[in-house]
Amino acid sequence: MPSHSTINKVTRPPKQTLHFFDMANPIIYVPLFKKVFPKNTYQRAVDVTILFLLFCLLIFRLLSFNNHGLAWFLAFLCELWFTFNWVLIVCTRWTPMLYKTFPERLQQQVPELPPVDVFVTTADPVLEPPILTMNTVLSVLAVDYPANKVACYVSDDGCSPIILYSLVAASKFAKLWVPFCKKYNVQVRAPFRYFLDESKPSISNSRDFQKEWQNMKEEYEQLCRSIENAAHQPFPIGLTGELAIFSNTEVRDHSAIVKVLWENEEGISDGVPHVIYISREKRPKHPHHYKAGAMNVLTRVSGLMTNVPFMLNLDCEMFVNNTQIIRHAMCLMLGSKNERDCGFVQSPQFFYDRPEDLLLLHEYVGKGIVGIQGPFYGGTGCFHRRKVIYGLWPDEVENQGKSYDYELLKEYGNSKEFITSAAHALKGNTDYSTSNLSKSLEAAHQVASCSYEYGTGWGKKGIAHQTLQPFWGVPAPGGPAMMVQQKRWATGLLEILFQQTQSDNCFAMLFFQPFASSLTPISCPSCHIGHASCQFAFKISLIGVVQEPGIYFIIAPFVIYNLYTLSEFIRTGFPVYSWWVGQRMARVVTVTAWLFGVINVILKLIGLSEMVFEITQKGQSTSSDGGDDDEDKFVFDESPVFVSVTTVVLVHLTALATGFWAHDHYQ
Ligand SMILES: O=c1ccn([C@@H]2O[C@H](COP(=O)(O)OP(=O)(O)O[C@H]3O[C@H](CO)[C@@H](O)[C@H](O)[C@H]3O)[C@@H](O)[C@H]2O)c(=O)[nH]1
Ligand SMILES: [Mn+2]
Repeated sequence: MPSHSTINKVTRPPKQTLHFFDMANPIIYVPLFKKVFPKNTYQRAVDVTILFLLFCLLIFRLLSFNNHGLAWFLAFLCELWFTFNWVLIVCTRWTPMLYKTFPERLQQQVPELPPVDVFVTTADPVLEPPILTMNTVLSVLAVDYPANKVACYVSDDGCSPIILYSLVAASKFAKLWVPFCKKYNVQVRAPFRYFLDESKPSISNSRDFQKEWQNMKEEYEQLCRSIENAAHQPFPIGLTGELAIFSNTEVRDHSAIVKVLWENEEGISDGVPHVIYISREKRPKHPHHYKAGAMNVLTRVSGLMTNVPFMLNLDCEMFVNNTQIIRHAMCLMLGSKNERDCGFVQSPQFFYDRPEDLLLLHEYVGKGIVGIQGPFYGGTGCFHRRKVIYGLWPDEVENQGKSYDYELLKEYGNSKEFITSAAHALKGNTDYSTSNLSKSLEAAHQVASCSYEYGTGWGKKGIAHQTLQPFWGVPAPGGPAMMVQQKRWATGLLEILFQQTQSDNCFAMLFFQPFASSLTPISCPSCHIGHASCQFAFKISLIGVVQEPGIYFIIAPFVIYNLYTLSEFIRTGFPVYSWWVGQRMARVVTVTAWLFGVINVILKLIGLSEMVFEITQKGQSTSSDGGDDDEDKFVFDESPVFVSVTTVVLVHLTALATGFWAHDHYQ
């Protein structure tokens, strides 16, 4: 197999021109991707108009200070902050960009596709139903890429026998599922999704297909049942055979478990990729760093076993929705002029039952951010270069073949095997074709131990991982669960903002999350709350100011903004109702979850609290009958997260009421 560096030499087009004809090797080189800049004149005009009106409002406030005093001044401060936020948004949205990839050209230009290690993380078999994780795993195993170029590593932070049991069963099912998907070119390769859809064969389908489809459906239902039954088994009584290893484990107190569940030993390209189960060591006194800790262990274990140049990380509920995804990512990774131009490839994250949630975010600021500095790092659905994760600086990335000082490599920890593998990866060596997974099991246990990172560079000197945290995810099922998720996102963004100064501190600085998005969690709640309390404390309600001409500077941006977002929703094909829901959710989320996120970060900064990763509960959506309708409803309950939003609503109502009252009195 040619080494990765050779692939690059052969296939990389010369720097000046992208089209040329090599006489010795007559392949026509065409770019593997192109940048597309969607036109946004209309959007720019609207954005600038709103900005202009906001400035007018500020000037109006300034000019009429004398008549109104302190209340006016506070309102002015809130609006100033709001305008600042809007300036950031306008800048972010100014030049949107998209990458268009050409996977069909890949085969021709890169005859030997590079291998990819895929990581799936799960942490709690109750909040994250095992069948959901298995669907993600199956969608990875069946991905449209040579099976000998893919390995699937599942990290189980819940140390749960049911996950291992399910994984064994799913690997068996994969031997039927993968060939079926490839034979009939199935589009959605997560079986629960496939069997939900209109995949039901019709008369026009071949007899063979009809039979195999029925058979496959039964096999899948059998898999679901066996996982379901296993979940109801009274562990640890049922801990026999493979599962005996769990008889002495507790979720937060156990030694490392690494098991190769399936090895594609002969390297068959249309077989089933490797499946490896990992549950890293945990001890009550050792901090485990949540998902980031799991990702570090995955990185090291895969470094020992397969050590391939690219890695893809997925949350347990992020199944592969586009079977060509690895090819798309490789177009960007291999098609860039320099390796340093592309350290990671992030696919946008959508939820299948509520696509509008994130699709809009993607439409709204996502593309703009791509245009400024490359995409957001989303924490899932992201392809990485292994050597970048190992802390290689952009300037060093091109240093193929450089040898590394053994002493320097000590910051990778004290596993000799791992240091050797890291040196290989950093050099761009690619002898991964002859992998024998089981032979590295002992070393794998060592690097999965909880004390391995002590005194090393892991998590510090640019060696992996971040604390923050198209694939389709299972959305959090509304209500409080979604608030937990939103709070964590807000916290994560803010943490990055505060980390950016510590330049050699991990990921954030490599992928420079934009300032604008980091600030949103602060600015939105403060604006809403600030305005509401001004209205209340000083009884300036809308009614009170109606006589003033300045009121138009408040009403106009509000109306324009809402009409514009509404038209965007309609243009993108969403119903008007979803716009209404979206607008309401935006208010609720900003004054609840984001506010709590901000408080969280402040408490952490002043050292009063530790950051905890609260896992989002995943919707079940596994039955073909569509599930419970109530699951879609957003539930307000007694949880403290809703106190702030309720307060703001009451303050607003009171302000309005007193406003009316005062108005009546002046008549
Ligand atoms: O101790 C832990 C905690 C979590 N996880 C895994 O981390 C992933 C993300 O957690 P989840 O609760 O699903 O968070 P989401 O809100 O869905 O995640 C979004 O936000 C996170 C950051 O807040 C990112 O890491 C995720 O990739 C992104 O999808 C899941 O696979 C978990 O199993 C672990 O492996 N170990
Ligand atoms: Mn998730």
